[in-house]
Amino acid sequence: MAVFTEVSADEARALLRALKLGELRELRGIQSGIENTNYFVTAEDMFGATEYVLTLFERLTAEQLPFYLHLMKHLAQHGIPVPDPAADKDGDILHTVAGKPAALVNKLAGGHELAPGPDHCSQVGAMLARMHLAGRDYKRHQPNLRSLAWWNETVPVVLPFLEPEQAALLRSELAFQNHVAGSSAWQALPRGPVHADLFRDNVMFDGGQLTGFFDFYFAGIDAWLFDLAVCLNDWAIDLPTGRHDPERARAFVAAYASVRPLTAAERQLLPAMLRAGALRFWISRLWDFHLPREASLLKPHDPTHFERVLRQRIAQPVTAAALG
Ligand SMILES: Nc1ncnc2c1ncn2[C@@H]1O[C@H](COP(=O)(O)OP(=O)(O)O)[C@@H](O)[C@H]1O
Ligand SMILES: N[C@@H](CCOP(=O)(O)O)C(=O)O
Repeated sequence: MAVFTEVSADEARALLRALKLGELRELRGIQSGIENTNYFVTAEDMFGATEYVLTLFERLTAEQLPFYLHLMKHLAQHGIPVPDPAADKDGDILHTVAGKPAALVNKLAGGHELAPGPDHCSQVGAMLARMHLAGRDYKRHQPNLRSLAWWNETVPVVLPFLEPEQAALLRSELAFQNHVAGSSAWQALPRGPVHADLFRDNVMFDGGQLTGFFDFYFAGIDAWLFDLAVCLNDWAIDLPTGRHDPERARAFVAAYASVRPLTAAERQLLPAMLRAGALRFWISRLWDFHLPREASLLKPHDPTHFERVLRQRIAQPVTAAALG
């Protein structure tokens, strides 16, 4: 379930009124999702009915949220299909509903494509590159909070829960990534706002056409290549085995590069960044699994999946040349 905080019809009506979005027609809790309270809201004004998503943030604070919400607004204003937070008369997009920080955004059409083919990958790849370019003049700054510094902090905390061989792999991969981060190629990587969690379940398709990216709550400033690597590790692998799927990966990268060609540093560091993307989610899944936060709403994902992906990335590096 994903209604952790009940919202009454009166509270929804008051929000719609403050945002001048018309009268409440329907308020329906969204059962999927593991982190926030989400409702579908239907409002009606003189132009007809419109569907929105109301999110009450259960974990992120009112201090952390402006970076994500304003990034979504910035991208929407630059023509990227992402949920656009509705503003009140003062221009505020972060509201309070039932005592929680909240946002109301447009509902993206369609559903997830959980078994993507090359065409889906190519649509996501091209839009990812457009999103990176559109984010170049975004003024707010918040680092990717699940990046190298967090890995260095968190690895010692999860190590005691691992078998010796897993611990050795985690230690050596972390050392490798610290080494990579000191290289001139890494310093030269182009950076900007990245989604950082653009898995299959954070993208919508309708009738085979991409309708949008959502769930920007792990976004931050980081290397664009990191975002690409996180995507390839989900969109272009065989989920049961973690094995690389060359056809989907080529479609993804070719479409990305048709909008924004990769630099020499990015081509050089693609294999290392694919390892970084796998490491990042191995660590976060280990952390959620072994150290569930008190009263946490998170349902832990299987950490061994990303251990498998990491082992594959090390044993069979995927180079930019192999992807065309
Ligand atoms: N803007 C949106 N448009 C359409 N559906 C959405 C939108 N935002 C969320 N959803 C739906 O709500 C579900 C839960 O949202 P999600 O962001 O994954 O929640 P959580 O942060 O709790 O994991 C998604 O799987 C999707 O079906
Ligand atoms: N994509 C991450 C988990 C993040 O959860 P989300 O539901 O907020 O996207 C993973 O698979 O570990």
